[in-house]
Amino acid sequence: MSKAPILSPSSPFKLALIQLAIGADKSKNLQHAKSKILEAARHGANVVVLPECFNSPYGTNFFPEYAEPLDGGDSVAMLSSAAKEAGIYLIGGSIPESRQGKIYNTLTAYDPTGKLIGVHNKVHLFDIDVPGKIRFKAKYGKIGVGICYDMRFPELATVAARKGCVAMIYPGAFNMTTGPLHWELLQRARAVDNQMYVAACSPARDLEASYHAWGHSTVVDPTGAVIATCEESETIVYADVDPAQVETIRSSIPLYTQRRFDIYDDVSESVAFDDEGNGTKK
Ligand SMILES: NC(=O)CC(=O)C(=O)O
Repeated sequence: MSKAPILSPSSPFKLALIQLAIGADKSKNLQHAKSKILEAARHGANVVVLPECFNSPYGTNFFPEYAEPLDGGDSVAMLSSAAKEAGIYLIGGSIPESRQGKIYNTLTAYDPTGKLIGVHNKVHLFDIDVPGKIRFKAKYGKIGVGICYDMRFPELATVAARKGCVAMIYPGAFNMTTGPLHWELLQRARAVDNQMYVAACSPARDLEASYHAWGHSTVVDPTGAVIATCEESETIVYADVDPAQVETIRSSIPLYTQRRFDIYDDVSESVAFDDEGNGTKK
């Protein structure tokens, strides 16, 4: 049987998901994001989240034009100064990052002094596969992050939960097909499986853009209940996050002490299946 993860010292906090309206003008996107971060802080938010690709229209075809390096880039400079000015932890959505001739979909996180404390490259993205760090430690506890499609792969959230994270936060941009089908369901699934808070922050929907984001930025509690959500327009979604709820649900339904790794197959090993469906470990 496995041991329960040791939750790091943590305290309640107010989470704000900024469902940002994003246009084609990068510098306007940066200014607008900063004003919304400051607005969320004025409303008492301690941890603020921006959506995936908050500085550019959504789509890999836009990446070459909007990409910038993390070191010395305008977006990182804005995010760092906004976190400092607002005095909040900031999960800065994601930006197209240029690095050594390649482009990554990259999330950066900052502490209230503006220091960069976490970087995550979207893991599950067609031809890009760069495992990044998926956790950072805030004074409110450990928080795990992923980007959009990463939400569909339960292992990231499970590993984060097992390492003591109280929340998993995903900047993301589902669309009008997959949004109604899976956006909320996946968040509730990750929350109930891992007994942790899960939040996903989308861009606002822009029907003039080539990609129509689903919106519906949402926060789910460790029981799997939706505690804050919205429709598709620009807005800020606020939720009170209490890490004690994570401990309460994990003590009431003690999945963490009842796991039977001694009888499960090792899921980290890959298995090849033949035509009859018989699996062989590789
Ligand atoms: N946009 C994504 O990365 C993923 C998505 O829309 C989905 O999984 O659905």
